[in-house]
Amino acid sequence: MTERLSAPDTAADIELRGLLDGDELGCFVMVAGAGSGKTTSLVKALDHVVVKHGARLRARTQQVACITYTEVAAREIHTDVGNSPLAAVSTIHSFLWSLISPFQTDISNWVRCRIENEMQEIKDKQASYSSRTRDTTIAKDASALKKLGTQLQLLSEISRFTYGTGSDYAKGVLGHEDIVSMVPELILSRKLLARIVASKYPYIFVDESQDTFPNVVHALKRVATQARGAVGLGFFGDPMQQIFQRGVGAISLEEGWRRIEKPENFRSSSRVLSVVNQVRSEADGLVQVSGRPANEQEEGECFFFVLPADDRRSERLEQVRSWLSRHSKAGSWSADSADTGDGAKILMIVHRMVAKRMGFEQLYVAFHDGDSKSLKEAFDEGSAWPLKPFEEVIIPVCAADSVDSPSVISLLRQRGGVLNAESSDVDVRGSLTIARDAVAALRKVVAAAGPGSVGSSLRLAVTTGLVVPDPRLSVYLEPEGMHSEVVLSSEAKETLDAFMACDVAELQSYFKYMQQQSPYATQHGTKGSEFSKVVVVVDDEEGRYNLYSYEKLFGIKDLSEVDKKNLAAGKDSVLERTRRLLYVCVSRAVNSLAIVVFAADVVAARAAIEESKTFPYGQVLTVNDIAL
Ligand SMILES: Nc1ncnc2c1ncn2[C@@H]1O[C@H](COP(=O)(O)OP(=O)(O)OP(=O)(O)O)[C@@H](O)[C@H]1O
Repeated sequence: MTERLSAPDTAADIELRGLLDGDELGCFVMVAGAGSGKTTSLVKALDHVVVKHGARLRARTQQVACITYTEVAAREIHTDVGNSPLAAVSTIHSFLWSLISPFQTDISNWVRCRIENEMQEIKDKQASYSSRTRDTTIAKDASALKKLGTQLQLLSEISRFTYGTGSDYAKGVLGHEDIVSMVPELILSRKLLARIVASKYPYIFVDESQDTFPNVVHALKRVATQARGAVGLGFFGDPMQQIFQRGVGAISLEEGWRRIEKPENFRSSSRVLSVVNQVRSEADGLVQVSGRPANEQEEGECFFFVLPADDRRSERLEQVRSWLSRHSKAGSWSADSADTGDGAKILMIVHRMVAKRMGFEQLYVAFHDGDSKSLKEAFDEGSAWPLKPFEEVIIPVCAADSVDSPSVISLLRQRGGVLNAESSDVDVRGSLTIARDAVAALRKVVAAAGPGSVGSSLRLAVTTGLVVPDPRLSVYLEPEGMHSEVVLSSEAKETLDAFMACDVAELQSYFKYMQQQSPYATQHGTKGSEFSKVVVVVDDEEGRYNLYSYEKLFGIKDLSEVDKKNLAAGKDSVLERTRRLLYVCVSRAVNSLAIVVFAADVVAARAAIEESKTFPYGQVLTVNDIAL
């Protein structure tokens, strides 16, 4: 039995089982703070349904659907329930695709509509051209319109749509973004589809529901309300931990739905918990109590530093870690691996400082200096599509012990390139030789590294068939090639130009960082995790756009007119966004927490922070203190 399954039942777990066992299934929203065991409750509920109602589900060829945020989380949860085939645990995209893929005609109609809408938008834009419209814009629009027209013509020849990361409608490929728009839209407009979903999945659980797309929540609610008691739909989440702009946040209760609360925090020491509660106090005011028995609850430690935001930040951060190693009761904060429990995990808002330290600055600049906002954000979250071939094939293949390592062969078979596992009519021996030579050549290019080696290694991997590129990458590399009808935005093209000029060696450091194999992690990337010692680095100059401002949150800097307007209108504001991010960060700490603020005016910042009472313990330390 895994740790989650063997955790003692809470009142919420018992209440939830009552809902799942009733003759009429109840829908619910489990709302609880950080470390309250929401994922633990979800796993327990999933296991309960599989064990208690498994025979019935099997007889009716039904499953419990469990939607999680990442593939890693999905695998963990599935392992928790013994990989039961009755539990369909997947990310939102895979789940939605599994629902819609049998309905090919609906997909085709939706795509047709989509292309027609895009064409209309361009035609409207063309109609409003003025004498100042640039020739390049006119040419770009004309080319996009022509490509869309060809896509429309080719659509009727598509016999089956498939699903990848990026789309190429002319080849019948849909992308991530299509799936999350299309499936909810079709569920909401087609009663039959909603009924089919309900009959296949009488139980649907959604983890991290605060960051789920609003239209997906809406569609799932429709499935449940239409099924009237035949579907138990449950959301597990915490609106205070909504850290992605696209997330729904709080989920409203429909008539007859139950709100299940979990007042405990099982994760954090007493001191950390009081900071967690304090950060939340000016939001919804939810106060957690420790869920650990009194004799097992530790007091823990919290530290707060305010340091100058100058060009010695990295050095000062090192000083803080070494000061903490000497003064905290928790041992070393400097060891290189936080995951083994010796060192501290350092949470940075974004990566400029880490990029420099860890050696991927050029890559950072390539994604951050361009105008593609979506690629910039995806880079920060570790999900940018141009990086996928490197993450999935090029880096692992080059990191393997040798060209002939079994891991190389199995990876290439999975990824569908020259060793495509699904293709039966290939000359296996011949392809193995080709793949072996290609891998050897690729390893040489990657080992030589240097400026432009991102572009050269990617081109080599694509031309030798080791990598099957996303349609967007394909049209970039080969405009007249296989995916010539795909329209690539000029912003994406500009970012790709800069990316191709980078050194492939930088990618290895970037992935190490993103996969949390370094002591650093991004503040966004740590949700769901916990670490014994956490350092939260607060630095507005490192921030992106105007989305977050710790200085405004702590009252160091005044709110802008726009901020005030947003607050007055009850809209999501910089204060609430920053508070939520800080909440996620401080609540990752199990025993010890340090918050390090880099501020332009240290004296004013220190006074404002002491005033703000975010930090209830002792004095705020500054540069003179850490020298000791
Ligand atoms: N019922 C329980 N009894 C004891 N410990 C528990 C219980 N439920 C959860 N825990 C422990 O509390 C910690 C947090 O659990 P979990 O990750 O499930 O919480 P969460 O609410 O999903 O967290 P977050 O929202 O902060 O990511 C884990 O270390 C887990 O083992």
